Amino acid sequence: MTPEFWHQRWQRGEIGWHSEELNRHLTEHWSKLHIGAEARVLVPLCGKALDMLWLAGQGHRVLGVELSPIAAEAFFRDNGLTPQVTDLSPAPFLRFAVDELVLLVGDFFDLTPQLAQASLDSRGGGDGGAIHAVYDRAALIALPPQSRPAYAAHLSKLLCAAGSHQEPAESLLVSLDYDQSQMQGPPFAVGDAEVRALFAEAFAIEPLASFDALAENPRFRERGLDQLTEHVYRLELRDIAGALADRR
Ligand SMILES: C[S@@+](CC[C@H](N)C(=O)[O-])C[C@H]1O[C@@H](n2cnc3c(N)ncnc32)[C@H](O)[C@@H]1O
Repeated sequence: MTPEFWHQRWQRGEIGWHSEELNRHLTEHWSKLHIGAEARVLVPLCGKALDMLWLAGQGHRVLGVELSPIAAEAFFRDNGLTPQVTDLSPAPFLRFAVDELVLLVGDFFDLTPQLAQASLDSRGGGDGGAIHAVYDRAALIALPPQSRPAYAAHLSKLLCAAGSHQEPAESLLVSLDYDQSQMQGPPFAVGDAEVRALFAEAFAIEPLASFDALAENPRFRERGLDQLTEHVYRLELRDIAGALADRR
């Protein structure tokens, strides 16, 4: 998937993944993460997900990262918010911010731990503190197979920057599994074995739930699927110092 692919999807309004409701797995399972209300939460490949508002409502500082400026503008406009917009150049991001909610428009793979932390600072330039948690719904499964190892490594690197504090660094991951021969992604099927292959080195993996999602997604039945399962995981960074050293 090139950036152009996603830009075109937003330009044409082909955003079938977007929901006008909160994600049921987020509201049901978020409390299972061992993080405080003050935790800073990263939402990679965030689109204009309402889930970010819910996370901010829990007291979190929320950092979404999204390629499309159309998505960022729509997110704030649709929710009656007027963001302050800052060009972070030479960093390749535009920062949209309202109070505790920040969206960076740019490529997730260009995000550094330093930029993530600084972006959450209310002035946009200081030390906003480490990222404690990640919410991934339709991010991992939006990426083609060859990009997923880099995505998993990048997530752990961003969370590892939390190494200076002693709190857990965790992620709520909602993955999707189906017979990949029945439909082309995105969304791609990322089954349990692949989740473990991608994350087990850096994270302890706790499966939280599996959910038959086909009935609620008739568009996928129309595209040929006879089975569609959402898997929900809690990932906890194992050894912050060790993981950091591995990546040096
Ligand atoms: C399937 S959508 C999911 C959006 C959101 N997570 C949700 O639940 O509604 C994937 C989103 O990731 C964005 N995206 C794709 N690749 C990206 C990248 N490398 N960096 C930032 N955003 C990206 C796309 O523009 C798209 O909005």
